[in-house]
Amino acid sequence: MMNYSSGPPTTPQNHPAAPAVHAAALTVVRGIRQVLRGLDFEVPRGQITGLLGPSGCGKSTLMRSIVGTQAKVTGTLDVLGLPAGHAALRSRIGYVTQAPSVYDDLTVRQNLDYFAAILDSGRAAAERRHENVTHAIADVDLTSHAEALAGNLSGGQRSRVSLAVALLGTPELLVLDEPTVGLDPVLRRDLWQLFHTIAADRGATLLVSSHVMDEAERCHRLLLMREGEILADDTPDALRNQTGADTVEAAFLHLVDEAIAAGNPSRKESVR
Ligand SMILES: Nc1ncnc2c1ncn2[C@@H]1O[C@H](COP(=O)(O)OP(=O)(O)OP(=O)(O)O)[C@@H](O)[C@H]1O
Repeated sequence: MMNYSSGPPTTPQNHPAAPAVHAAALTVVRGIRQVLRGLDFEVPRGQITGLLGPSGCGKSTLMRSIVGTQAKVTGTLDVLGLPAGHAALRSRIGYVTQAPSVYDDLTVRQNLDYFAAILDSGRAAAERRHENVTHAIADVDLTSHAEALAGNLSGGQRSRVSLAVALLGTPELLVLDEPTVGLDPVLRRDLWQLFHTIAADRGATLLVSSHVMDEAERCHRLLLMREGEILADDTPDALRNQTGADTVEAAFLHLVDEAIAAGNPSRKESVR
């Protein structure tokens, strides 16, 4: 069939409507172990996708692959239309690791000023940096603590400083590795509300990992992982309907049992 459209050819990857993440036959080896085993999935733009599964199933490894910090990645992994790890992606992705990466001897504002200066350097950008920092601090609801030393903050507040750093530069894709771990239920709820605001107001894509299954209910879509494989890739509603379960946790356990019956693996993980 002839194609009469003008302009440069668009591939599925560089088209603006391309998914935020596209993986095909994605495999990662760590040490002597194959930690990710031929994953095929897509993460749609503008939504919150939860990456859920038991401890050690490969969530952090997948996130590191997406942000381009993981070695020994093979297969296809495109992020925002470019190969994962491409230099042009650095300013387009915000990444928060499991351990909050903040300097205890700096205030909240000084922490953000430091990272803002790395992202957007030079005197000419000083005013823009100041605005971006003030905005990011407000986004995570820490304005009243802006001049407090990070070392004097609670665990939840420190997590929010890390998130504020990731929000600098208004990234299109936010990759958050277990951002609610160790937080009390109120802070967890507030943080999830913030994730939804970020997705709705900015059109940002969020990929959020957790091993707490009740957080799955708060996501638009879910990637359920187990032993380096994707067990399910769907909406929470679809997963519940498909398995006849009341909760995503029950749906996940149902799918694990099905996988065990089909493949008879040697052990069965617990889902916390
Ligand atoms: N440096 C390493 N060398 C070899 N294996 C590793 C290394 N780092 C991690 N692994 C293994 O890779 C697997 C996946 O680890 P990963 O940290 O991605 O899991 P996770 O799902 O994020 O776990 P958690 O929820 O506990 O953070 C684990 O079985 C782990 O033991």
